[in-house]
Parts: sequence; C-alpha cells; structure tokens
Amino acid sequence: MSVEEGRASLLSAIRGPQDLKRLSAEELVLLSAEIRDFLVAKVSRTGGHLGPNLGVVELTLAMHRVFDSPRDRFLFDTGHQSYVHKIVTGRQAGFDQLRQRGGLSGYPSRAESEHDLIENSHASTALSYADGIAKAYALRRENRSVVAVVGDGALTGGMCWEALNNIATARNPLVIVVNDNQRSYAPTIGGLADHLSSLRLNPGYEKVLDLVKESLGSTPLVGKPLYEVLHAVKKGIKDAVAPQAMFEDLGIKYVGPVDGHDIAAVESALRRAKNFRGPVIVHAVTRKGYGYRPAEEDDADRLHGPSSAFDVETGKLLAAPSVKWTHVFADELVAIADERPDIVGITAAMSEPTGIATLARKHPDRVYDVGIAEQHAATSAAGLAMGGLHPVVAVYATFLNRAFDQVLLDVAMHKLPVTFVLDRAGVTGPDGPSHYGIWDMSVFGVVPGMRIAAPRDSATLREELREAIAVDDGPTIVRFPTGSVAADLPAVRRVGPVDVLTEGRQKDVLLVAIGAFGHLGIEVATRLGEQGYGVTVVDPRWVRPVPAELVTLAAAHRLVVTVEDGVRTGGVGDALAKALRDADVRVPLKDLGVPNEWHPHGNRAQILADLGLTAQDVAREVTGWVSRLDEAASSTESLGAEAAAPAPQTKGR
Ligand SMILES: Cc1ncc(C[n+]2csc(CCOP(=O)(O)OP(=O)(O)O)c2C)c(N)n1
Ligand SMILES: CC(=O)[C@@H](O)[C@H](O)COP(=O)(O)O
Ligand SMILES: [Mg+2]
Repeated sequence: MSVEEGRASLLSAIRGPQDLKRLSAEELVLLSAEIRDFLVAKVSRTGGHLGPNLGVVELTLAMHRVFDSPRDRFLFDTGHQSYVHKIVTGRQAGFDQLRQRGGLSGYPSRAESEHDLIENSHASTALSYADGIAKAYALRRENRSVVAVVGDGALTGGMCWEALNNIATARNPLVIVVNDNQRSYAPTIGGLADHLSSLRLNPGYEKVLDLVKESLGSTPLVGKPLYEVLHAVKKGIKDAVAPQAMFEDLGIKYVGPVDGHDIAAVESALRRAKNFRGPVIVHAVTRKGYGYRPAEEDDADRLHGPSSAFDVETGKLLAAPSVKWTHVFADELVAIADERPDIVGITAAMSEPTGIATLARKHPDRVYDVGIAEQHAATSAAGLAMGGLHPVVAVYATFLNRAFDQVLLDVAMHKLPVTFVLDRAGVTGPDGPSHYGIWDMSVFGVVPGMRIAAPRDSATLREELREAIAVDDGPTIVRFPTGSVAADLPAVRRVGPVDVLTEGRQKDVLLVAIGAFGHLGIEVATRLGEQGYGVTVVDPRWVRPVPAELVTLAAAHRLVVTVEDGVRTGGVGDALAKALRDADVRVPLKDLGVPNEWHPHGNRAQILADLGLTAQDVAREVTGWVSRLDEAASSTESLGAEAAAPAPQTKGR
C-alpha cells in the first residue's frame, strides 16, 4: 500500500475513538500526517484555528487512546484547539461547513457530540470546570477520569490559578494537560512562561530520578531508611533540576516535560497520570502550526486563526485586504500617542488583532501585554492612571465582560481616565455565541460615570477616540464592529454631540442609527421618503448616557426608532425610552437590536439579516409603525368630526 493510499484509508476508517486504539505506532504516524493534510485542506477553504490544531494532533490522539471519552471527560480550554477531537469523534464530514451557519462549530458543542462539554470560547475556564466535575465524581463515587487541556496562554489567566489552588487541596484525581507551545497569538508573556521554559530546559527530574534508581540497582525497598534516602534524593533532584517545580510545591504532581508530538511518549505520560490517584499535570511541549511550513514560519501568530480562505502554498488570505476598523483605530492611537506622552496601551495577549502592536512598534516602552488577563488589564490600567498616565485598553468587546467589577469599582468608582477600546463589538459570527460583542452598551452603560462612544465610520472613530482620550475624570469606551470600516458618512449638522445625517421635509420619524448602522439609517430614510414619510436620521456618537439632545429631537417627531448592534435589553433604545419617560416626552419609541439570547455561529451579514437588522427589514417595520400612527390619527380625526356633528336622528328610544 502506497503512503498516499495508506494515508487515504486510515482517516476514513476512523469513525470514533475506539478505532484509534487498534492502530500501530507506524499507523499513528501516518494518521497524524493525514490529519494535518485534512486540517490544512479544510481550513484553507473555510478559515478557522489552524495553528492551534496542527499543534495538538498527537496530543489528541494519545488522549483518546489512553482515556475513554465520553465516559472520561475531555475539557478543552478556549476550545479553539478541538478540531482533531472532532475529526476522531465522527465529525470529519462537517468540516466543509466549519464555522458557517448551520455547520460545524469551531468550538466544542454539546449539540454536536456527547464527547463535547465546554462551549465557552473564553480562555482560562477549563480548570475550574474540571475542579467541579472531579469533585462531583468523587462525591458520587464515579470512577471516571477528567482530562483538561489548557494552553500556556490560557494559563496566564487568573481563573486557572484560582482553580489550581482548589484542585491542589481537593486532591481529586484530575489530569491537566498543559499544551505548552510557547505562544498565545504572539509568544506567551510573563513569569509563568519563564517557569514553563525553565521546566522545558531542564531534563525532567523524573528522568534523572530514574537514572539514580538504576544506579542504585533494582534494590527492592528494604525498609524505611532506604525509602527515606530515595525520597531525599528525589527531593534534592527535584530542587536541583527543576528549581521551581511550582506545580509540585502547590501539591499537584508534575509529569514532564514530554514531547507533545511523540505519541508514545505522551501516551506513557498520560497513563502515569491516569493511574495517579490525585491531581497531576502533564506538561506537553508542542509547536503551534507544527507540520505546515507557512504556519511554522508565520512570526505573527503561527496562523492562529485565518479569518477566511487562504492559499495553501503560502498561507496568505485569498480575500483582498481592506481597511479594517482596527487599522483606523491603531493609526489614530499612534498619532495621539505621538502628541501625548501620557498615553500607554494595554493588550490581553492580542497585540496584533487589536492593533496595539502598531503602537508597540512606534513606542515599545509604552505598551503592556498582560497575558490573557482582562481583569488584571482593567485594574492595572487603573493603577497606570493613578500613576498619572492615560491607558488605552484594547480588547475584543466580549472579553471585557469578565472585567465588569474591575471597570466598575477599580476604574469608574475612582473616576480614573481609562479608555477601553472594544473591537469586534456587536454581532461577530464565526466564533459563535460566546464571542458576540453585544453586551457592552447594556452592561457598561450602567456604570456611573462611564461614557460610551459608537463611531459610524473612520472619521468619527478618529474623532471619538480623541474625545474619549481627552476625558480625564472617568472611564470611556469606544466600540466598533468586526471587519471592514464603513465608508465615511458626513453629517448635515451637529446638535450637541449628536450628528444629524439627513432630515426629511416633515418630522414623521426620528431614526437613531447607532454606530455602524449609520448607512442603514440613510437607506431606511430613502425608502420611507419614497412613501412620503419624513425621516430624520441621527447618530448620537456618544450613546451612554444618552445625550439630552436626543430627547429634544424626539419631542419634535411622531415616532422614534432606535437601531443598535447590541442587545435590546438595557441597550441604548431602552435607555432613551427611559429618558423620554423621565422628561414626560410622550412620543412612541420602537427599539431594534439584538435579542438577548444565545445566537449561533455564522457570518455577520447573514446573522444581521436573520435578526431583521437590514435596511429593507427596518424600513418595512418602520413603515408599518408609522402607517398605524396615521390610521390612529385619522380615526381620531373622524371620531372628532363625529363628535362635533349633530347626532344622527334616531327613531325614538
Ligand atoms: C478571555 C479571553 N481573552 C482572549 C481570548 C482570545 N484568544 C483566543 S485563543 C488565544 C490564545 C490562547 O493561547 P493558548 O491558551 O496558549 O492556546 P494555543 O492557541 O496556543 O493553543 C486568545 C488570546 C479568549 N479566547 N478569551
Ligand atoms: C478563539 C480566538 O482566537 C478568538 O479570539 C477569535 O477567533 C478571534 O477571531 P477574529 O480575530 O477573526 O475576530
Ligand atoms: Mg499556546
């Protein structure tokens, strides 16, 4: 059988993990190569997390050969590295629709498979889940293994250490596979990364220990003294060769480092871990993008997550480059930082994706990468502000959710000048519900003293970023969506902070188009204008607290409609409705936005269409509402006319 034929037959014969257990060492090597070919072939057409998954092929195969999923539970921290797990658990066919509406999720999905558990794509959660599950199995006396795969990047997240603290004292059997590929997107930062490299660079003290045991001969333990000698030797060796094996000092056994691409070595380590009756870390050293040269040579992020189809030969995206919201932000931030030495940037392990890297290239001493640690990012920003600087914290909108308390009490309560720039705000899409950035205008809108800006295009992004950074008595947020920036949309006039984008001859509808929905608003006004209705479209620019000028504008119209790329519950529409009530302005308000639900993966445009957030759908809705107002008005008029006219003569009563 040729290698190619050999390859073609192996993967196609894998229907489930049981099929892995009968493979020989040679077949496993062939299968690993075939899986890499499969990953590159499929992800090059759909986009997705290629680098992380190329790095866990052998690791995942070894896990499924040593343990028995789904009886034994597999937890993937962040979940972006679960493609191989999906391939060997019966989902190869789904990869043609990876991350597409109705297709395979890019993360574990309980709806897809009994083998999947954690669906949240936010990092650093797996060990907490694992601690809980292990406690449940202990209490229920269920003899099942819990295996958590956590990346070196995810380990920089605080929750991991909260979990390890508990795992150590709970002492339940629990296998923690540290997938140490030395990178998040960029090389993983911090003391932990240094510690892992110190462990990588030292021969595992287990190996040295084995050498000592061999040199002592296979003398059976003849009693306490010899055991104590051996144990003292082991302690000394550990201190000598793994100077800071902090995991063991925490009370968690450490196995490794092991070559994460050597299936036999990983299996051996996992079997030891499986048989160890307590918490154990298996430190697997892997390479992100392993086996695919364009990924291995990608200095930016080892092809961490190409957002769409790419050329297999080069790894380069096929889509023509466009100006992204992120680029506009990054350029303006550098311009501002050039003018103001007090401006510093913070990223949570996403320097390139958020544009902070652009600032770092110009002012390397004024950028801090805190690791995947958004809570720390917020409160260390508070510290930087207390120290006289104005930090700009750039994160994806969804990731700031976990730092609500820090934003509320460490930043806002102290009235500190920190600007949070939320990229990927609103409906995102391919990464599924836990990546939607739809909560910020509601959640952070309630923070006293917080001011939130939602630019509609490049010009307003630059302008509102400057306005935000100029605020020195409290926090600000500037939020914008994923993808290409909208074409500039000039205002016809400005009322306070509010831009009027167009106005009709009569004031039938005030359409409040928030953020990137400015163009949608203009199109809706055009459609309604064709039906004879006058629509004033405004962009508030600063959306929380809602500008008082919106109340005044509303009072002059028959109907107010708000459209926002965020949840309706507690959103801008809700806040404006409250403002109208408080001002006793009795104009009906209809708020359009994202329902407060879990929305599926797909692409942004499709999802917005599914939610009725298109110009055509909004125009149809508004037409219905305003024509009902007409009907009500005309029936009131006719009722009025009837009331004025003599009552029609009726035959005696
Ligand atoms: C709370 C949170 N912040 C940021 C991210 C974005 N993110 C996704 S994967 C990743 C890097 C993860 O690095 P690591 O855990 O080492 O996994 P690897 O990709 O190296 O396999 C980051 C920062 C996230 N998913 N969750
Ligand atoms: C899991 C992960 O890496 C996410 O943060 C996400 O995939 C980023 O996607 P985009 O940068 O393409 O929005
Ligand atoms: Mg990593």
